[in-house]
Amino acid sequence: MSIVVAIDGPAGSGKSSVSRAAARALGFAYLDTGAAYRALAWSGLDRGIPLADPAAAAAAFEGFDYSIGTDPDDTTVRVGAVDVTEAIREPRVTEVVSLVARVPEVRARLVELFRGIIATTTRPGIIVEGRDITTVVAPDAAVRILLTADEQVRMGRRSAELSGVSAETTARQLASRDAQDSRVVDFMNAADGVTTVDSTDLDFDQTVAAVVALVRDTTRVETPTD
Ligand SMILES: Nc1ncnc2c1ncn2[C@@H]1O[C@H](COP(=O)(O)OP(=O)(O)O)[C@@H](O)[C@H]1O
Ligand SMILES: Nc1ccn([C@@H]2O[C@H](COP(=O)(O)OP(=O)(O)O)[C@@H](O)[C@H]2O)c(=O)n1
Repeated sequence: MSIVVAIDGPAGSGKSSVSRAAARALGFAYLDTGAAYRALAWSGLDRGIPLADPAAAAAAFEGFDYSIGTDPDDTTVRVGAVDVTEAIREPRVTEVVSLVARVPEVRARLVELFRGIIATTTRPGIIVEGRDITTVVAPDAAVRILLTADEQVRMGRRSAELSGVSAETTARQLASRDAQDSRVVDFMNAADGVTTVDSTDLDFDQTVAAVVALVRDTTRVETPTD
């Protein structure tokens, strides 16, 4: 059985980048669960499915042939044969992804898919990040972390990544997406047994080091750099 590290948090808290770097340092696999919600939204847009209709969004799962790499150095996302790794980050997808994520049937199917990926990991551990990993997908994970940062800081980091979009627009969209997502699952408060890592005053390397230290201290795992 591989060690499971579950990380949740709001948009722009550093889940993807920190989890990927921590997985590299530990020799673990890495699973970005948000990519699946994004890919389903992308696929719905591609097929002209009206995603605002929950029944239509649930039906979008039919014919959704999804795959993602769990090597932290190759997280290629595919729908069928199409590489959508870049396309799922486009603002048009970000705008509608919460419509897909709010549908219970969609969440149930994706939770099963994530559990299947976790169960077949061949590395000593896997870091899984998203919104409901510590609470729903892997509540029994050996290490459970809520990664947070003040909203202003998160907005600033996300806006630095996106060229061609104003800081105000990025901030508004991020706040609105967190508000919509919060109605479905609570990722702003740590559940019982979940350790909060607040990166507001930490730089990127310090945040990665804090996560790696938590994994090492909790699991006593021997890692490549030991
Ligand atoms: N502690 C940190 N200090 C500075 N920048 C950070 C820190 N953590 C993450 N970042 C940067 O913030 C941006 C958003 O991080 P990302 O991993 O995409 O967040 P999330 O997956 O939670 O939305 C990225 O550009 C990332 O490099
Ligand atoms: N475990 C998860 C992961 C993502 N999501 C949904 O997927 C969307 C995209 O997730 P993401 O992790 O790529 O978003 P960012 O925080 O990286 O922008 C979120 O806005 C949620 O609607 C979810 O509902 N549950």
